[in-house]
Amino acid sequence: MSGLIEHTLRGSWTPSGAAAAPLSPHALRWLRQRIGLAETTTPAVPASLVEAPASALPDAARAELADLIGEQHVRTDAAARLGRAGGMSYTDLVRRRSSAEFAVPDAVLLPADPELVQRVLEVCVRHDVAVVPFGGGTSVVGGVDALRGGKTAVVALDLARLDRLVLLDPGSRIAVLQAGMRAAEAESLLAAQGFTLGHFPQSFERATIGGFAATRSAGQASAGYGRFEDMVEGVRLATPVGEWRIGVAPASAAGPDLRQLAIGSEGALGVITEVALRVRPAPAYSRYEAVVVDGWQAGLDAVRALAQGRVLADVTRLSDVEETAVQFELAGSTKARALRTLLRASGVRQPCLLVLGWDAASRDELRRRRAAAARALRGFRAVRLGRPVGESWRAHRFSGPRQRDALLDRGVCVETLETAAHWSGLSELRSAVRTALHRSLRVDGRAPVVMCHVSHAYETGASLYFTVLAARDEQDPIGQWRRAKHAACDAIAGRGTITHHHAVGADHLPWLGAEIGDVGTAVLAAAKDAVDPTGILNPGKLIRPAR
Ligand SMILES: Cc1cc2nc3c(=O)[nH]c(=O)nc-3n(C[C@H](O)[C@H](O)[C@H](O)COP(=O)(O)OP(=O)(O)OC[C@H]3O[C@@H](n4cnc5c(N)ncnc54)[C@H](O)[C@@H]3O)c2cc1C
Repeated sequence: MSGLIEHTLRGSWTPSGAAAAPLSPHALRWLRQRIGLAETTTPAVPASLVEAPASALPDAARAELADLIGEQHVRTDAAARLGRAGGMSYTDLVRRRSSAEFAVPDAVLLPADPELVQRVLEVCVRHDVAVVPFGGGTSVVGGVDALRGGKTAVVALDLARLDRLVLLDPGSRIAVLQAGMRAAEAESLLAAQGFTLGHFPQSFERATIGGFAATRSAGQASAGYGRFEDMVEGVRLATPVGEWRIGVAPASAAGPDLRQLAIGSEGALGVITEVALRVRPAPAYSRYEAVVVDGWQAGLDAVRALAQGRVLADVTRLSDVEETAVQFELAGSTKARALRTLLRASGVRQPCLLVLGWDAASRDELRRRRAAAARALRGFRAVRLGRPVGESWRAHRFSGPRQRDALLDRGVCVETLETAAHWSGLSELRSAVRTALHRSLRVDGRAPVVMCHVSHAYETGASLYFTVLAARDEQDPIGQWRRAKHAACDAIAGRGTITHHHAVGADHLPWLGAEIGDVGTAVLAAAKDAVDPTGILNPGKLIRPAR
């Protein structure tokens, strides 16, 4: 067992081996200049000072659950419950730093295998207890909020003890992993056998296999390895009406692909206990490099050329002018000066950074793929920055989240949101979201920093990922972000998808209906009714109860 994930209440990103990181003096200076910084720090309140409400789990339910999974795995202590009260969105982090009310589960359940998960659900149905499946707790859309949905009590069903590699079939290149295994651990177990999953979201150090499947996650190397759903061969779920196993062959014409109903079901249609995943041989060679393209539209055209020419690098990531400028600034003043001089000399006025990363089995494959990408980029006058910038991006690819606490300490509103659209609508979508965020996040005349990048590209379109840094409205920090998020979602609706990889959760639910229509909404509600007739599974997320 990997050890229970300690969801420290006050630290936002401190799993073992990945400590919270401070801001450099250079970054602090830059932030002060751009958005203004609180002069004094507002450190997090110690967990010991936060009170959890009394547990409402009925005694009879608690006793049955304790019989089933062991007394020590039915946790009703404040630390365990507060630690699973919400995910890792900005509002989650702010709520935990203030006296604002937030929903706390009545208990945390830690069953050790799929059969026990199934039996736990049966007990919860009998006692009318809502169940929130809990993986790494990295949801940024309210996916693990302990919403009760009118039930007697609500429990967080933490999958942390389901952390085994069940089976590796090297011939078929399939690994069966239990749902609570964290991505970093899965990668190291697979690496020991010469394989990789190739799924590297920024939440890699903390998120779990079950969480990825439940949210249709997309990793940074999605252009090469696919999104998480592209890797799923089969799924095993516990549901209130019985166990559900899906997927017996790589492809099938036996009706609609029900795997796709389980993937992205966000804990509302069942608890994923095992996932069979396609794995790939671990790469023998990999190389990351960067180029700069002049202007956002030229950058988009370049990525489209790579995608439609089917020569995308495994990691293909295009930053807009604002994000590029910030990345250069934060690299340090000497490097920033050198880069600016190089780009001016090359005639680039609106630098947009394009990071390209390849994994390959041989030097020859690496050479061929790089050459094919270079051919597709001909005509875009891309200025090569070479390996140091690409490798530096790779070295820091998971480190951003560790700085969120330091930013919050200094009064910064820091959050991300994402969407996707077809190529023809991408620029309009970006402008609409930027305008919405700029208007809603201006504080005392201070403009926010709104950055955007493309990190997942397809032949027909791409994702857009926005990062904002703004001065925090100290009177109403949660309301400030809610209004901005609302404005951004309104701008997205009708132009793109409400979420490309963060999932729906509670936060995107108001916009889902417009995207999937009344019929789509009814199909989801009917599926829920079939597997969860009393509605105990993750109420308030993804699916509205049927009327
Ligand atoms: C800093 C940061 C960076 C991120 N970067 C990325 C990124 O690059 N790409 C990306 O795709 N996402 C990203 N995310 C979002 C998040 O990490 C993903 O949604 C991830 O898939 C969630 O995994 P988890 O194990 O933490 O799930 P949780 O947060 O625990 O749960 C997410 C949802 O899935 C449900 N769930 C969890 N486990 C199960 C299960 N076994 N069975 C049924 N339902 C379950 C939960 O109830 C909840 O609704 C990021 C989040 C953060 C905080």
